[in-house]
Formats: sequence, structure tokens, C-alpha cells
Amino acid sequence: MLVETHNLGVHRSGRWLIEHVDLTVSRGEIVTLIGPNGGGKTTLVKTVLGLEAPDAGSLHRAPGLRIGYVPQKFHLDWTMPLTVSRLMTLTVRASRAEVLVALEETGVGHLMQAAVQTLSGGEMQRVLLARALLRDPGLLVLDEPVQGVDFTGEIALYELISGIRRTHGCGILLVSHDLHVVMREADRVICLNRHICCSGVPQTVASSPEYRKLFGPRAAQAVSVYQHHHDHAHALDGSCPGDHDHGHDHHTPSGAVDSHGEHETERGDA
Ligand SMILES: Nc1ncnc2c1ncn2[C@@H]1O[C@H](COP(=O)(O)OP(=O)(O)OP(=O)(O)O)[C@@H](O)[C@H]1O
Repeated sequence: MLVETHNLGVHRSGRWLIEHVDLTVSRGEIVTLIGPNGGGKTTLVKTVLGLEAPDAGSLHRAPGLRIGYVPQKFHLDWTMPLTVSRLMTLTVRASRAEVLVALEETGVGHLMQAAVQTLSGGEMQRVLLARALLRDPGLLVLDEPVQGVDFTGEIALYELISGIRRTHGCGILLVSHDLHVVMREADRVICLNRHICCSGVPQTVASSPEYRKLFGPRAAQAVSVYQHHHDHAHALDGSCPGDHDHGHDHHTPSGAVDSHGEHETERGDA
């Protein structure tokens, strides 16, 4: 077990931001937090990281646990000239070779000397992920890692995250609003609306009344139709190199078949 909370609560400005939260993340596991805006996801993540102090319950981290964190908001002075390689080593000591390995792992090795200001949203997220990997973390905490990324890019990014879990053997705690892809990549989903409304394997959560009440029946339907496995990679620009024959059809929520694999048609309304 990397992290374990029991009955965790955070109280600020006269109210409980989260309460009665039992959470565990184990090595090699992807746990995803979903929930409405203001439901307390970032508060829980910050408490796990030790950035917020709990007011109730208990929190245990494995001794010596190294945590790599990609925050929801990354504060940067955009007027300051900064290359990707410099950003990578602002807070972590690493050789040029180590920086390159991390950037290559997230598919942006070619951007090592680029100015951070010129990066697209998706490139920036990959650089921040590489930066978190530089710490060789036992636990990766990713707060909305696909923000600023188009839908095809989201799938590629989640597949990358899933691959990192396999190659590094780390646990991953991730926050996302993207129910559709989350449900495909997560081992366990926790739906947080100040307290835990429902949790479990994606299929269980998707069919729970609490989840349907929060996100609507179409979200659950979108999950259930996206049960196939991707056997191809998407390039950063969204194109599919090589043959795009998946060997299967893409089913839209309406039941129609989308032979071009346009993922947008499968997306649920969250
Ligand atoms: N230090 C604080 N003091 C008082 N209220 C706070 C504090 N930090 C967060 N909040 C409030 O707590 C609630 C939960 O915020 P949090 O950022 O954890 O939610 P979230 O689930 O991550 O939301 P989102 O999906 O919009 O990112 C919000 O209403 C927020 O305004």
C-alpha cells in the first residue's frame, strides 16, 4: 500500500471540504477521482501530498515514498524565457541524459530545447508528466492531466499514463473529468462529492445510482459502449500512423456503427 486514508476530513472556512474519505492506492494501480466541480478532488489530492493538513481521520504514506505530482494549475512566469530542459531541472537535480530519457518516454524528446511558451497544451502536459517522472516516483499524482488536450490526444495521453504504470510499477492517483476515457483506463474509480458517493471498478461505478444522478444516464451509456481495446497508437498531432484498421467497429451511443473510428461520437455528456 502506497497511501491509505481512513475517515479523512478537511475543514476550512467553517465547512467540511471533504469528509469520511477512505482511500487506498497500491503499487501498480490506477485510482481515478471523479466528481462534480468543487467536490473536493484537488483538496483530497493536496492532502495526500501533504500540502493540506487533515482535520479528521488518518493518512498514512509508505515510508520513503517518492511522489511525482502534476498539478491542476501550473504557475509560470510566462514572460521569463525558459527552455523545456531548464523547466525539467528547476526543482530536481538530473543530468541532461536523464532529462532526455524522461522527455522521450512521454514522446516529447524533440522539444528539449524548445521555449516553454511555445508549447501546445498537450505538449506541455507531456513535459510536466516527464518532469514528474524524473523523481522516479513510487506514486504519481496527476490532477487533470488532459486539460488543454483534444479528445484523440486524451486517449493517447491516458494510454501513455497506463504504460507508465506498467513500466515503472508505480501507483497512480489521477483526477479527471473525462469520464469516458477514465472508465477505460482506471482500475478503480472513486466518485467524490465531499464524501465518497460510490467507488469500485469502472463498470460498478458507472452503473451505480449515485453516479447516474451526478453525471446523467448518457454518461453511463457512453462508458458501456466503449469497451473495446485500442491496438494502435495516435501521434501527437492526432493522426494514426500506419494502418488504421482496428479489427473492430466503433459503436456510437445511439447504436450506430462509426467505421471511421471517430471517438467524439462515443463521448458521453458529463
Ligand atoms: N483553503 C480553502 N479554504 C476554503 N475553501 C476552500 C479552500 N480550498 C478549496 N476550497 C473550496 O473547497 C471546495 C472543493 O474544492 P476542490 O478544488 O478540492 O474541488 P475539485 O473537486 O477539485 O473541483 P474542480 O473539479 O472544479 O477542480 C470548493 O468549493 C473550493 O472553493
